[in-house]
Amino acid sequence: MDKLLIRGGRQLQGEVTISGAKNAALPELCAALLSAEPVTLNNVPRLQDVSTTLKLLRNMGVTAERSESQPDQVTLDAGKVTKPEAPYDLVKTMRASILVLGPLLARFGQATVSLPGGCAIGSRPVDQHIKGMQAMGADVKVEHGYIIAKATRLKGARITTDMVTVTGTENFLMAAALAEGETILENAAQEPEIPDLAEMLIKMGAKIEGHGTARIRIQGVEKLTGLAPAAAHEIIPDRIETGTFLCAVAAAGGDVLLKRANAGHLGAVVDKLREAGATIEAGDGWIRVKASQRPRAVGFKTSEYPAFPTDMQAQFMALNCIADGTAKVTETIFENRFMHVNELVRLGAKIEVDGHTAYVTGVPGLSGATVMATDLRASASLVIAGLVAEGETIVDRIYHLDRGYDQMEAKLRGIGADIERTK
Ligand SMILES: CC(=O)N[C@H]1[C@@H](OP(=O)(O)OP(=O)(O)OC[C@H]2O[C@@H](n3ccc(=O)[nH]c3=O)[C@H](O)[C@@H]2O)O[C@H](CO)[C@@H](O)[C@@H]1O
Ligand SMILES: C=C(OP(=O)(O)O)C(=O)O
Repeated sequence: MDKLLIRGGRQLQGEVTISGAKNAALPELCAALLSAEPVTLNNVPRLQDVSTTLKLLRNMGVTAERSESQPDQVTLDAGKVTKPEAPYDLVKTMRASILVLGPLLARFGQATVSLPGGCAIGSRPVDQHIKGMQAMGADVKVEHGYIIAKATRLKGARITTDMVTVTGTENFLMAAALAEGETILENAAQEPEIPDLAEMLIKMGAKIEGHGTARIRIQGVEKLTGLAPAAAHEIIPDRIETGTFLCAVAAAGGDVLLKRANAGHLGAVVDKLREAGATIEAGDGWIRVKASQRPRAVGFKTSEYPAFPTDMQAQFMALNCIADGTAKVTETIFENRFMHVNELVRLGAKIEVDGHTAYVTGVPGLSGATVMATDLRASASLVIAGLVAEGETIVDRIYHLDRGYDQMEAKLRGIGADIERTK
């Protein structure tokens, strides 16, 4: 099993190019199922969840190829889907596989999708996805671990979810694009990945208004067209990868330019990093971060966009571990997203957890040790802690990290980190 070996204590200097957003790429790859014509996406990140999604789509009969001359370009052709199914073996490692439900049901009138497997950060039910499809007229039952859904043609509906759900909103958007009549999504998620998906669907002929707000209106159309390479949809930069590098520099010190990054999607994180003492400048497509002194501890509470993202909680906590002062960190989205705490403590951090709140008292330095990654962003927080810890840190089980980061260790090496992959 791959591990990362990090020798901490080096400042980070230079330039990093941010990849396309995992959480935009996954629904957008699934959106190719909505058209019988080829769909091309640009800025597709090279990470495990994308490979798993391509495998899942190919298993249904979709052809999916990365361009040889432009490796961040993927063209998918869902003209001959033979099996509108997502089997357990292919979905167990990736919860986002639920994103095939809406498109399959909308275009083929049937979908058999394994319930996603359990997840370290919380139970993550998909009841809202199912209720939404039922509201659109689908007959849905859950049997033997599978969601089995059928509909002659989905019908537009008003869907108000019990909570804000990102992939739920994406599934409804894709389903409603081909439904008969109008769908109104109330309490819709506003994360930047939602308007990005909506823009892609609009380029394919969908009629959508209000994306990026809590109320989205979709007028269903008979069919969607493809996207030729010349009209390819460009996936937005990964705001969580961006935030992870910003935290790494704020913790380790240094001066790094992030290229192909969008500071506009990271307002809450940038504000907190400035409070912590980092200098951050940003322009069109770039962010520069400088840090030269011990950070100040900064508290925060995760919440839906545009508030502080849960997917940045662990990485910012790693920064607080070496900061001056005590920070109160509250997680409101997932019930079990403090799995990194015990591992950070193994590196010398002082953290006390009380329910959904962690109190992090900064220490002047961490000391390297072997630690285990428990989920994707927990892994990233351990890497950040390893970059500042004295001596060697080994991060085990980095398959979690590979699920959602595009060549993280190579990018960190490129800005001066002493980090390597070992067996
Ligand atoms: C692929 C992708 O985009 N993943 C992101 C997406 O996950 P995901 O879309 O799975 O997260 P949701 O926004 O749906 O979850 C928010 C909360 O609602 C609950 N819930 C959700 C749906 C449902 O049917 N029933 C239910 O109870 C969840 O358990 C959670 O407590 O948004 C999360 C919250 O920003 C991010 O951490 C993930 O990185
Ligand atoms: C939790 C995450 O992803 P997923 O929803 O795919 O598990 C994440 O990206 O941090």
